[in-house]
Amino acid sequence: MTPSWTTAAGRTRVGIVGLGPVGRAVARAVDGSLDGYLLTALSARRPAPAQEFADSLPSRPAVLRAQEVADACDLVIECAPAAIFDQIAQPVVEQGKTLVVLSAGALLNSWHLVDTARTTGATILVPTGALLGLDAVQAAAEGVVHSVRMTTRKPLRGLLDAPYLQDRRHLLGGATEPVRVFSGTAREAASGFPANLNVAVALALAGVGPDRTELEIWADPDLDRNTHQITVEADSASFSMSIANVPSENVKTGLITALSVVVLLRKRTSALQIGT
Ligand SMILES: NC(=O)C1=CN([C@@H]2O[C@H](COP(=O)(O)OP(=O)(O)OC[C@H]3O[C@@H](n4cnc5c(N)ncnc54)[C@H](OP(=O)(O)O)[C@@H]3O)[C@@H](O)[C@H]2O)C=CC1
Ligand SMILES: O=C([O-])CC(=O)C(=O)O
Repeated sequence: MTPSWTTAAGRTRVGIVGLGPVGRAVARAVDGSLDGYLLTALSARRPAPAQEFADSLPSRPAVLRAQEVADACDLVIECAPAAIFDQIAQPVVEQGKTLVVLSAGALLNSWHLVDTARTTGATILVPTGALLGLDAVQAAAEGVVHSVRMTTRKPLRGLLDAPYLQDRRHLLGGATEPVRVFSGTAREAASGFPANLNVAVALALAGVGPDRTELEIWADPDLDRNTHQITVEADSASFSMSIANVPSENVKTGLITALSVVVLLRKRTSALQIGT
């Protein structure tokens, strides 16, 4: 079969690695309604379900291995576990292409890729994802920011697989009330909660960095949504904002995450662009 990426004709060829709720929702949106893009390649851990999904889409993207997607595409959206971030990201950045990063925590551990991007001309985009207000945080960071604090509250089941909690199960116990399970920086949270706290790293990158962004994580048995409350004190403004995310099929991931990526893609090709 002729690979579909040979027929791009001026459109940005999009590859998506990871076909969980984020990858699938973004794939459907790119496939159906985003002018200027051609869904070209998909990748998942299990090729058979990935192929079945690819065959259900009118653009019939190829199913490739994660590290092959960069060769076939101009823009690659990483929606996969943090553990395989480098496999996906490195070839994209080395080839001077565009990388959209959902595993923002993993980017912190592979920061050399940002330096590589400066030399290859690659672009690394971190969407607002499951969060809000990164435009205001970035604007404030043009001036002096005194503090950025985030409190995340999650249902117990959204935290149970976090490495930080593996030998701290006693914190959760048979909790019937909210329990604070972590207090520290966004950098510390990124390694302790690689699949749960990408939002804290996105906030840190928008504002005062991973070592000055302070974070508390609470496990709340009564919650059914991931909620994030952010407070910023800066010389230009003080503000606080919060979001309560409706979970996707993956309880750890809010539905709004994929929509944020769709907006990012749409904005790149729009004549009228709203927000910074
Ligand atoms: N920045 C943000 O605001 C947010 C970021 N996230 C992050 O976004 C990412 C996607 O979230 P979500 O859709 O819920 O993730 P899921 O965990 O539901 O899905 C992960 C996908 O990655 C695939 N995968 C695993 N290993 C490989 C591999 N070696 N090669 C290719 N694909 C692989 C899996 O394949 P298979 O289906 O075959 O198992 C699966 O399709 C996660 O890293 C999550 O932490 C999530 C929410 C918010
Ligand atoms: O940060 C993450 O990876 C996920 C998250 O908190 C959310 O979806 O609200």
